[in-house]
Amino acid sequence: MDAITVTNLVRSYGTVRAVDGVSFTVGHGEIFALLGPNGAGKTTTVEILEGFRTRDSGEVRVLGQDPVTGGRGFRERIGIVLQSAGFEEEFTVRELLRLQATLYPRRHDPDELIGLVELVDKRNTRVKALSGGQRRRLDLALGLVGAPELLFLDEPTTGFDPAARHRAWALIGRLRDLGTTVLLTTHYLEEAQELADRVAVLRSGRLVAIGSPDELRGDGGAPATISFTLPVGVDPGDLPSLSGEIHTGGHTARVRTHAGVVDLQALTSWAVEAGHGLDDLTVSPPTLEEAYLELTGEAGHDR
Ligand SMILES: Nc1ncnc2c1ncn2[C@@H]1O[C@H](COP(=O)(O)OP(=O)(O)OP(=O)(O)O)[C@@H](O)[C@H]1O
Repeated sequence: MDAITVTNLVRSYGTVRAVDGVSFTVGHGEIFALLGPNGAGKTTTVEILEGFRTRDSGEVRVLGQDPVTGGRGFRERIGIVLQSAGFEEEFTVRELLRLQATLYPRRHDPDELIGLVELVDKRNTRVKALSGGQRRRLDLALGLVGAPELLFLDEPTTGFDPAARHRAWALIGRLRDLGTTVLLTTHYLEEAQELADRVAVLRSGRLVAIGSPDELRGDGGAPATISFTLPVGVDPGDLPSLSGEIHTGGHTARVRTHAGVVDLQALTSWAVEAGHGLDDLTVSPPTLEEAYLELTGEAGHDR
């Protein structure tokens, strides 16, 4: 049985259908990312799965239970890492983790967790004296202390510097080895690409795509990019007509195209006939970010 099963989930607030008939499953041990623009319905969906919000209709099973009626037994099996947990500021890192651990029948060793989130140097520091990034790592350790079978991670690296983000990714990746299922929400496409086995994209309460990051890059309908160095003495206006848009910056030309093979052939035929080389020629598939922007209807907004 899957760790999470959602079937035709609906939740409205007044006239707003925040979640509008969403269905998906998450397998045991999978890292699953929920993506979507602000207001797409991610938080509503996740909070229904956590048992914090009710649904209007649809079926939800989390670790085989309905979160609404799961009760304490259910809560002990899930871990939740909030964006800013309101916890006791006067405790030290170690005290707080040890205290939290007593709430769970199953638990990870607090000292091992302190090592896992790289807070060994800060274990005797009071929570109120931690930096934002250190606090987020403590949040993660607190989410893990009950040895959850399923961990909910809400934007786990928001506010991290790039090095801390990469360390956090390595850490979250290691949860896979513990067999923990992870449901992640994030606005960082690179994060989803790096961590997630599968991603689901929500838009206005509906699921518009689901699959592995690579599947979404391929199926999302986003354009590929052909890039090359403009031959010496050639203006952009001299290039053959192509189905994709041509952008030039400095000596580099980029063609964003939905007809990569056709445009590539037109370009190379033109170059051979005119006796030009096409230095640094590359053809790149869309990134997950480009596929995402296409799927959410946001492509081209800021170009
Ligand atoms: N308690 C509430 N009362 C009324 N409307 C709500 C409430 N919570 C969410 N909404 C509305 O439901 C829709 C979905 O919101 P939700 O918070 O689930 O989106 P989200 O994808 O998590 O957004 P974000 O990325 O900004 O966190 C939005 O239109 C939002 O305004």
